[in-house]
Amino acid sequence: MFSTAHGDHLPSLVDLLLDAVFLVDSDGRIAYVSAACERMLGYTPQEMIGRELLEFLVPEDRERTVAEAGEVVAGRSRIGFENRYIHKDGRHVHLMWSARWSERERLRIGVARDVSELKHAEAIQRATYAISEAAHEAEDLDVLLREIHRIIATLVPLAGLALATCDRRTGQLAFSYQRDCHGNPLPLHEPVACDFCSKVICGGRPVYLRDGALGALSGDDEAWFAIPLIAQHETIGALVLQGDSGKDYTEKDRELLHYVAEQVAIAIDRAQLKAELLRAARYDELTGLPNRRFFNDRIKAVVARSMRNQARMALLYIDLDDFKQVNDSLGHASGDQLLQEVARRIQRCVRGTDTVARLGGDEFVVLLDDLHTPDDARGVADKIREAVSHPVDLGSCVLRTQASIGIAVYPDHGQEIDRILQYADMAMYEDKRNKTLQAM
Ligand SMILES: Nc1nc2c(ncn2[C@@H]2O[C@H](COP(=O)(O)OP(=O)(O)OP(=O)(O)O)[C@@H](O)[C@H]2O)c(=O)[nH]1
Repeated sequence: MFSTAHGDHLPSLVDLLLDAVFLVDSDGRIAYVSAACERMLGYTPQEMIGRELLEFLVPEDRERTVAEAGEVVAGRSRIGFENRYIHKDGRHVHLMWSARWSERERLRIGVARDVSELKHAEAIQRATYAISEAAHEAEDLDVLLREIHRIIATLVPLAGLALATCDRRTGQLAFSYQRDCHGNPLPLHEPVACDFCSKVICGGRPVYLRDGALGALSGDDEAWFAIPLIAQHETIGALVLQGDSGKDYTEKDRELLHYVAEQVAIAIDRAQLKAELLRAARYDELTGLPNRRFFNDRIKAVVARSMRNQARMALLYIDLDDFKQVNDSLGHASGDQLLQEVARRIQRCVRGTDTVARLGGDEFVVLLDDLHTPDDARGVADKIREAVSHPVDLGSCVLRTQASIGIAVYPDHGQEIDRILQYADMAMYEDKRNKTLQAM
């Protein structure tokens, strides 16, 4: 088989090769394999010789490997065919072949190179690209995490994935994603999981937990790995991975997981910033009520609905009396406190479906949807007047204030938005003027 002038030395030279040399007979049985097979597949030549090569193959790759062997046996030398074998320890090994048929020996001669590292590097490159694309495109975090879950499950052992994020204002941790490998909810023992994530977040370093305590239904041999999510130098949460029992993530797996965590942190940061911007554009910072811009959208929707349903709606225009004096005598901070308290009181006087907004300064508006009679609006206005007139405890002093309120009812006082607003505004000034006249 290896007959040359230095024939006796050739097998031992072949055993020095990093690639493995296989000789396979016409029945597909291994007639010879060089020592490199043990490094590649974990089996000694003695364990492989006499067995069918296909036995060692990943089942999904058998059909095309048989077809490829047919090409070689037909006399066509081949270079570059790739397939996967099962290592003695169970992992898959990617091999690349160059092969030809020896008619004289009636053997297939194949040289196999282990390209698993290369394949893994390619897979990671594809995954990192797919992850960064998903992080830029995903509309919401749940969609992004499902996609990331799918991508990384093909690369690292992953039974489940969870995401814990901190509320920026309260600092409270919440699990915004938790799924097993089938997409079902991951049964996490939340108090223990929160405690574990808090430690990871405070420490700013990845942590392994080899303990079943995290999963409510899990066994004791589970391994959990959590990585802090850092965006703009701030830890905003943790990514928690449920690994394979007893197996640590390799250095390469960890590199990938760190990259994933970075991308998730960027995506969360971007989503939170978007939500904050949206909030700032629509809500008043001082009172948390919808602002003028949001109110303009709401009144359009409410008037359109009332028109469609031939229903009544009312707009209440509210302005505090002599509010300027509060600022001037007690300072701006006390003025702010008063405005916040008034906002809360007005809200308590209306239904959850009604809209209370702050237009600016000491001006508030209320939209009352689906009214039966114009008197209903007057009833709510009286309730608000009464609520606002109660003393307000500012800590350093107790204040009394009053509200002037103008009412405009659709369709009774106008059918267009501008007209309704104008009517309510004029009615509010009328109310204020009457009070001033009464006081004189
Ligand atoms: N503290 C505080 N004051 C504000 C804010 N926005 C506007 N103001 C002040 O609110 C006051 C509103 O003044 P006016 O509309 O003249 O109110 P008024 O003193 O209640 O007078 P009348 O409406 O005629 O009763 C002004 O002094 C503004 O500077 C705010 O966010 N906080």
